[in-house]
Amino acid sequence: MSPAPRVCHDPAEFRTALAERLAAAGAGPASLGLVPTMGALHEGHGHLVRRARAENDVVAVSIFVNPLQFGPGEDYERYPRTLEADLELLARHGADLVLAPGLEQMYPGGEPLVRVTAGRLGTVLDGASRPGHFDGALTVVNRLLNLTAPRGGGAFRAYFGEKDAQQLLLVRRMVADFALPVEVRPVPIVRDADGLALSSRNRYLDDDGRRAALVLPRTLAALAAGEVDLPAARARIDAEDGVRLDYLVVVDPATLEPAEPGPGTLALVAARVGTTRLIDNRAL
Ligand SMILES: Nc1ncnc2c1ncn2[C@@H]1O[C@H](COP(=O)(O)OP(=O)(O)OP(=O)(O)O)[C@@H](O)[C@H]1O
Ligand SMILES: CC(C)(CO)[C@@H](O)C(=O)[O-]
Ligand code: BAL
Repeated sequence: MSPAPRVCHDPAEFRTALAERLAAAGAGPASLGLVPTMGALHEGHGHLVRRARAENDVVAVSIFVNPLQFGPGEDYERYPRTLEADLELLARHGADLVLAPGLEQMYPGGEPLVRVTAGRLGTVLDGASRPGHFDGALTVVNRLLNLTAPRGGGAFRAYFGEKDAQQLLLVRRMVADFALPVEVRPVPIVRDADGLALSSRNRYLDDDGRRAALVLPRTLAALAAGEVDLPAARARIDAEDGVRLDYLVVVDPATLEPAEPGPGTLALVAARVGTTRLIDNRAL
């Protein structure tokens, strides 16, 4: 196990610690890999950290439950906050630094007045079900990238999971549209042995919910194998006890426009299992 990562709650303290680590990393400008998270970490996050570890001199992880991306009635208050266990996982996967700001440390002037607008891609699919979600997520990602960017000229890479495919697409667009000096690196979905995509919100599920949720990866697999068409796939999810389908679509991954299922397309699903909203996706 690597040593425990250094934890900073204050972004200014984090920047000082980061500059020291980068300077100590060796000759020439050192590279930084950043993994933004909301905590309640699992092995999916672990994979992002390992990728960052393999590709960079210094690895930083941010842990912040961002109120801007939660809608009224969503789970902001009850979102799991498990810093101690998170730090153990991060030590196992070799993170160097953790930025874990409180609300005031992240937004010292109160909630930001000027925000990122995700545009058309932010109003479909998850954006339609969670209005304002992607504006809030991009606003905090933009802020995190600016707070953590290495100043010494070394490479800066940020790691995002393909589980949140729409978020990944939008982060890529923001980085391109704002010419942000960071390279976005996608990481494939990590699944449990039974196929369920790892997610912090899986811990809300009871045993029945956990079993019912398997209809999502299984239906995506059946769709990818051509065993069912889209209407039959939707019906299969709808028929599962305790599961309420939000959407199941096949899209062009670059535009999120509906597409005929086939090579190069992506199937995206969102559903409520009891009160827990889960998402998943699979390339066809
Ligand atoms: N199973 C997974 N495989 C790959 N990446 C993942 C997985 N789960 C989360 N990530 C990625 O980790 C990063 C942080 O995500 P987050 O902290 O929201 O975790 P989460 O498990 O997706 O939580 P939630 O249940 O709230 O959606 C995101 O880039 C997300 O895509
Ligand atoms: C990217 C992110 C950390 C921004 O709050 C969050 O949306 C997440 O965990 O995917
Ligand atoms: N994993 C994306 C963050 C969210 O659901 O708010």
